[in-house]
Amino acid sequence: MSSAPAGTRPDPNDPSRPKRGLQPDDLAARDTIYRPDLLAGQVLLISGGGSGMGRAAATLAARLGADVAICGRNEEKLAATRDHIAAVTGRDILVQPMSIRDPEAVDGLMDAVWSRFGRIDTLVNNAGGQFPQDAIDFSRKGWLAVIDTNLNGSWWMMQAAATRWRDADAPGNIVNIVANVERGMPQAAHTCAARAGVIYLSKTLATEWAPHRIRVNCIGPGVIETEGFGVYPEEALKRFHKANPMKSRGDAWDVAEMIAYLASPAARFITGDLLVIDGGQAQWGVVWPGGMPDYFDEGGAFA
Ligand SMILES: CCCCCCCCCCC/C=C/C(=O)SCCNC(=O)CCNC(=O)[C@H](O)C(C)(C)COP(=O)(O)OP(=O)(O)OC[C@H]1O[C@@H](n2cnc3c(N)ncnc32)[C@H](O)[C@@H]1OP(=O)(O)O
Ligand SMILES: NC(=O)C1=CN([C@@H]2O[C@H](COP(=O)(O)OP(=O)(O)OC[C@H]3O[C@@H](n4cnc5c(N)ncnc54)[C@H](OP(=O)(O)O)[C@@H]3O)[C@@H](O)[C@H]2O)C=CC1
Repeated sequence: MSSAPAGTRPDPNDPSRPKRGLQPDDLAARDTIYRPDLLAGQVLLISGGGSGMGRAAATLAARLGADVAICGRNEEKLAATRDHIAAVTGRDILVQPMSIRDPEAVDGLMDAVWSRFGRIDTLVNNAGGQFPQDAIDFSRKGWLAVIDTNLNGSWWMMQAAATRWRDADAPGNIVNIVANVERGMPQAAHTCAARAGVIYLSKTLATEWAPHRIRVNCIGPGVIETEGFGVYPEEALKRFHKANPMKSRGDAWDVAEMIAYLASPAARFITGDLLVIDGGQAQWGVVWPGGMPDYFDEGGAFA
């Protein structure tokens, strides 16, 4: 396969493409290893909670007794998640349509959560994304969109949460969802740069903010099947399981349970860390989300 041609954009909403990822009913039915009141009395704010891993984390947190707030740009997706969680758990979660790229909207979100629940225990910076493209073809607007979302957006959220924790003399906990960046990310260099920034920002803040009793950790997911896969070409998706030696894909529940762990008292002594959940991808290697260029795929070994 040749590398992803510039300007080819799969339509994530194309109804002829397969539906991917866990659906709300799956999230209601999945077993969890945790006791039902693990997060009772806690408040979790989860960005990108209207789909994929964010929705799974929000549903699990509500099932474990937490008060939950979610945000995202698409009001419809947020409302559907709110209604489903209410039907499954009886809990009325807060939803706030906004973009994490807008620092004033981030302040508004934080104020809304504090005003409704009186505290935030864990901020989950899950909102984000990118598109597959050879770096040489990135438009300026495309580069800026990915950096602004994943790096700046995550930072606005962290700073806004931390200042409120400091001012209230309250402890805090941040979980940043990043990606597998150790070997670089061909065809996703923009997100690789942004996520690497978030990982090292987090390690730095974990030290700077330890006196404020704020912990900061990252989760690095490998290939986790969600509706977010719609930004990748069908041909490339057929090979995604080959990104790890387990030859499989994780699902949003795998990540949701790791988020619940980091929100729980069991993680009270963990900070500045990157927890990887990737079926061994980080030490395995080959990842070409747009399709491996012929130059590398001699003999079609990866086809
Ligand atoms: C051996 C083989 C192994 C294979 C293994 C593969 C392993 C793969 C690992 C997969 C890891 C998966 C990671 C995931 O994250 S899954 C998905 C998560 N969800 C998403 O990414 C969806 C959310 N994404 C977005 O919303 C956007 O991408 C974005 C972050 C950019 C949002 O910004 P904005 O809303 O501003 O974006 P726009 O749509 O308005 O676009 C802005 C400009 O960006 C450029 N652009 C956007 N899309 C594309 C594209 N598909 N191709 C090229 N350029 C793009 C463009 O300049 C946009 O401006 P214009 O629209 O004016 O042109
Ligand atoms: N699935 C995977 O294999 C991997 C995913 N990741 C990362 O994990 C996170 C979750 O992805 P996943 O669940 O798979 O995919 P989704 O596309 O389902 O989730 C991304 C979420 O981010 C929200 N979002 C995007 N931009 C903004 C913004 N500017 N402001 C607020 N919300 C925003 C979207 O909501 P809305 O559209 O309503 O704005 C959406 O709910 C993302 O950061 C993703 O890049 C990392 C590695 C692997």
